[in-house]
Amino acid sequence: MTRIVIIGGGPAGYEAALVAAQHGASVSLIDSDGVGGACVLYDCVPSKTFIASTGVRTDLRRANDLGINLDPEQALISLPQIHSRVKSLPFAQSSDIRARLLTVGVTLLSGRGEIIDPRVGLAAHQVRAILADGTEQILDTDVVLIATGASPRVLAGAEPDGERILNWRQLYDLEELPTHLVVVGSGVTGAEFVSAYTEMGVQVTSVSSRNRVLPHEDEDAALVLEDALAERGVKLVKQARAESVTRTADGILVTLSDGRTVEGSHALMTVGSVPNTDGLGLDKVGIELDKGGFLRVDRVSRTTVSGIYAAGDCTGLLPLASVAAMQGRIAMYHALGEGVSPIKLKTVASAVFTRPEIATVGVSQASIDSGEVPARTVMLPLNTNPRAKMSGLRRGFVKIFCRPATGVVIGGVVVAPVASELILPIAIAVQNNLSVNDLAQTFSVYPSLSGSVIEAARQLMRHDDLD
Ligand SMILES: Cc1cc2nc3c(=O)[nH]c(=O)nc-3n(C[C@H](O)[C@H](O)[C@H](O)COP(=O)(O)OP(=O)(O)OC[C@H]3O[C@@H](n4cnc5c(N)ncnc54)[C@H](O)[C@@H]3O)c2cc1C
Ligand SMILES: NC(=O)c1ccc[n+]([C@@H]2O[C@H](COP(=O)([O-])OP(=O)(O)OC[C@H]3O[C@@H](n4cnc5c(N)ncnc54)[C@H](O)[C@@H]3O)[C@@H](O)[C@H]2O)c1
Repeated sequence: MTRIVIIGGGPAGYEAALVAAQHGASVSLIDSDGVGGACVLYDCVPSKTFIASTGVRTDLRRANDLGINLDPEQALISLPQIHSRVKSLPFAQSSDIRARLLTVGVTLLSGRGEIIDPRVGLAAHQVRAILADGTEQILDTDVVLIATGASPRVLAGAEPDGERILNWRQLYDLEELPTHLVVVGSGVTGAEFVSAYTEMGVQVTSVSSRNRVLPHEDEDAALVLEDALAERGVKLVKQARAESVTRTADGILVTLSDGRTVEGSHALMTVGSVPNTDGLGLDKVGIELDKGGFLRVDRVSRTTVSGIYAAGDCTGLLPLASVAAMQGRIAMYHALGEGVSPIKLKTVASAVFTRPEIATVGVSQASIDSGEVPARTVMLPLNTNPRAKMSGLRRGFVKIFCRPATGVVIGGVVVAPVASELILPIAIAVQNNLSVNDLAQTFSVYPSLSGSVIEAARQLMRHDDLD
């Protein structure tokens, strides 16, 4: 029986543990924070739970347009109740995962893991688990999977104090909503919190080091979001690199590298994450980290050392829960000698949970515009969609990209209130090499927002016919 030790219990670690145990391996999983990892306990699940509450306010705001006269300011926000939901739901999810792991026979160890091989080049490995109760266990193993995730990056001169200068994990300890939140960093994390706190009626300023929010996302989508945020009173400070964040008598002061300053009641630091790759004993096996501190792996999650795999945010491949989980599973299939396909990032679907949401899959518009990927494209505004009109939706669009000759769908973007759900038909097409003709021949419900996905495909198909 193959012995496997997994260090880290986030999506990369726990999904790997589930498949390895189901394939007959003897699996031990060591986690320092709790099963589910940072994803379930501090990052993804809490933020999406908070955003679910803010969505009720979004609906209230829209109600007036549909003839239901409600003043969102009259709807009282119970912050303690919202925060208690945000804190309890992750624990419930963590215990569900724990129960599943125990059912399939995974041994769970609560503590920190590190590799302690006596020398480099051994076929089998040794891991020490320093347990929460102060004791330790030495585990002999054939395979190690490192899945230790990442932690919020701390900007020197802007260290979070948990009171006024916060990272995203400290937000839910606030007793009152900030009066003026300054969000430093406008990547996905920053954009989601800017949008969420704006929906809660908080005055928000976004400090962005680039010339737009979401610099890595589709530009048209980012511009729609900027427009929506500006309409709700968000102040966007662009080309602005924060040098320091300090406390003032009644708030915070952000000083930018060009000398400008931004004041607010609270600052939220969303300037990225750093991989948790210190103290893992990597020197004992001769693994070197890259300059970002990431563990480099190949497409089947192998490090440079036989029997040692890595998956998830500690590898820096693509920091998404879905990718972490897939990398973890692939590592286990490979280690256990099962047939496995290398991970394909060109089929990954992801979403930014702002209002509106932005979802993408496959190749990007930027790679098409630069000439790197030949494609035919269509962009269909949602305001032509009957269901969108009925719901009073003004913003959003569907984009589909397909191969010029065959019409095979290679990517797409959806900007809509539920873009995270609407992206699925495009993702299925990309994953299965379906063509725009296949999509166009699919019945969608009338009226529905997904009808725009089919209509966009139909427009590309017509284009195809004209060629
Ligand atoms: C605010 C925010 C929101 C996000 N929202 C989404 C989203 O909506 N959708 C999405 O797909 N992704 C989202 N992500 C990204 C997602 O959370 C990560 O990609 C995911 O957590 C990566 O999983 P992982 O298993 O690699 O690591 P993690 O979830 O970080 O888990 C790693 C675990 O290993 C533990 N650990 C570290 N070192 C050791 C050690 N030596 N011994 C034992 N245990 C150790 C850590 O404490 C942690 O519990 C979000 C990220 C952030 C920051
Ligand atoms: N919905 C989701 O799926 C979701 C949500 C959040 C995060 N994530 C994942 O996590 C990844 C990381 O996202 P992130 O937003 O946490 O980090 P990021 O690194 O993508 O963004 C951080 C931003 O902060 C900026 N920045 C850095 N230093 C700064 C400074 N001094 N002043 C001003 N700006 C500064 C950077 O230029 C960057 O644009 C994403 O790519 C995504 O894969 C996913």
